[in-house]
Amino acid sequence: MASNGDHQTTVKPVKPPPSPSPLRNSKFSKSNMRILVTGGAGFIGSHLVDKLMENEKNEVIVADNYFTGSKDNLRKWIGQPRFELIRHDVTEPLLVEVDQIYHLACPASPIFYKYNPVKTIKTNVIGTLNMLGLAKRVGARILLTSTSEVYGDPLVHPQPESYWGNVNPIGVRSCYDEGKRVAETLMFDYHRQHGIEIRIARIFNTYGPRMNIDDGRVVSNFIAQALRGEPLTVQKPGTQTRSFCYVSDMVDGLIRLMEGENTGPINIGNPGEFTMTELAETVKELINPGVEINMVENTPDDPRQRKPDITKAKALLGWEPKVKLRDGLPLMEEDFRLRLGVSKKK
Ligand SMILES: NC(=O)c1ccc[n+]([C@@H]2O[C@H](COP(=O)([O-])OP(=O)(O)OC[C@H]3O[C@@H](n4cnc5c(N)ncnc54)[C@H](O)[C@@H]3O)[C@@H](O)[C@H]2O)c1
Ligand SMILES: O=C(O)[C@H]1O[C@H](OP(=O)(O)OP(=O)(O)OC[C@H]2O[C@@H](n3ccc(=O)[nH]c3=O)[C@H](O)[C@@H]2O)[C@H](O)[C@@H](O)[C@@H]1O
Repeated sequence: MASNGDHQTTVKPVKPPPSPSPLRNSKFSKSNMRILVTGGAGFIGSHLVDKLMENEKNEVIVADNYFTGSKDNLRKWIGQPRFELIRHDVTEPLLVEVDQIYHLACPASPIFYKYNPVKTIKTNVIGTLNMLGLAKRVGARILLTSTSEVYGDPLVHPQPESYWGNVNPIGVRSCYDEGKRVAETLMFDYHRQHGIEIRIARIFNTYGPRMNIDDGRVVSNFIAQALRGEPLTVQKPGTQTRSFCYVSDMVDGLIRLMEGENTGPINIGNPGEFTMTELAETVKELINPGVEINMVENTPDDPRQRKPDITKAKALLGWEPKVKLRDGLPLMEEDFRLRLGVSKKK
């Protein structure tokens, strides 16, 4: 069985898109586009904001509750007339007049999304409902950052968008993966019922500068451990795989999806697949050959293999990742060295 769903790239809405709110035209400056980024103080969000702000025709509003994000990630834009930062929790309604919404708000690292699972579900479900309600009121196009976790512990490899997944509905990861599945459902229901213009990206493991140092995700853990001279903690069995995408490639893919004509869902990720033991060995070789690698206990429901099929992203967005893991890791190392105050031995 290769997959079990129809490709949902150009679903026809029942109604035409709602007409834009007249307030949307009152911009702070002579910009063409006012863009809301929820979760814009986080890792991917802040890189997306950097890219959007490079275009002088854009105004950007970030709404974030700073649960896992930080104002520090946006410090170069604070005070810039085309930029606004709002402390806001997406589980509450938000009234702003915008043309596009990149909806990223949601803790992404398993240790953070499992910390308060009920809040994670609320963020995915009520937060997405609120942003869809906003999109409907102002006639904005909305992009959801969904996840490869909608495929759960996949029985199809690599994962095409047509695969419906293998998800435990009552497990400790369900607040996140089932939450994102409901968020995708809401997106398509608003699209079909109200004509909202939607885009869904299924993001696969992304890494790069500005990840929280104690974020708990594997690449940030291994780099921080290597720089601190601590053993790299490979969770058992170590043969589980992930495919790692550098953040600049991810941002490029998200913007292409938003600007293109396809609703998605579209996988955005780097198909280069590594076991966690291979990743630990690569980090050790590149950053600190003296460091040990320790096997430690894993957490429940950890997916055993993950690799995106990016045929659709290539064909429909003209997108494919450019940065290889061995080139991306040193860029992240540089950022972590600065933040940890560990200089490179000459
Ligand atoms: N990084 C990845 O590998 C990856 C993979 C798949 C999907 N994603 C998705 O991409 C998005 C961004 O991920 P990231 O890696 O940048 O994570 P992150 O934790 O760095 O960023 C998430 C941001 O959302 C904010 N946030 C969380 N709950 C909120 C709420 N209720 N209201 C307002 N803001 C809230 C956080 O403070 C943070 O700034 C998430 O939706 C995540 O599910 C990321
Ligand atoms: O890309 C995705 O779709 C999802 O991927 C990640 O979830 P996960 O792959 O479990 O991320 P990590 O916590 O980085 O774990 C990756 C692998 O590394 C292993 N790991 C983690 C941490 C560590 O110190 N050592 C270690 O071996 C884990 O057991 C797991 O097999 C993200 O954190 C989710 O937000 C995202 O939605």
